[in-house]
Amino acid sequence: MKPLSELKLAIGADHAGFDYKQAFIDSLVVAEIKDFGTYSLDSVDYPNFAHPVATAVESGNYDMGILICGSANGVAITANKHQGIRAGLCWNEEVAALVRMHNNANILCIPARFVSLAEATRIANVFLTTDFEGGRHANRVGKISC
Ligand SMILES: O=C(CO)[C@H](O)[C@H](O)[C@H](O)COP(=O)(O)O
Repeated sequence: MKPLSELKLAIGADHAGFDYKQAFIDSLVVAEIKDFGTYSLDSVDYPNFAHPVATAVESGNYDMGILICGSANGVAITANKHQGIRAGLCWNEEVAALVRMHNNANILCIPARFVSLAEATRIANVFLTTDFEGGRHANRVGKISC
């Protein structure tokens, strides 16, 4: 896994996640953050932002993605339609570590209406700095695609 200083990150949110997205863009210290929107608090449809972030990660142009909506279910369901994507819904730091260590997730989905910005920031930092364990988990992850 790349160090944060070399990481290219794709990020997107709907209106429920807009504020957190902006805060992440201002605070995360990575090589590059590509903002796929939304760009205001106006009500929007989460697939319009989840699909572009998933495509950016799936293509290999970006190393990891972060998607934020109210419950994180909409963006997670959408992103996981992409073959190369393992998007995990994380509500605390332990789950964020596990989704990297056990599932090799490449997109973090954050439920902005259920975690504070401070907790969301800790979750993102854990997600972006935790390595996949491989071993027995690599076998399982290899069986996900159908
Ligand atoms: O898609 C979602 C749930 O699966 C997200 O939580 C959305 O942010 C939410 O549905 C938006 O709801 P709103 O009432 O339109 O603000």
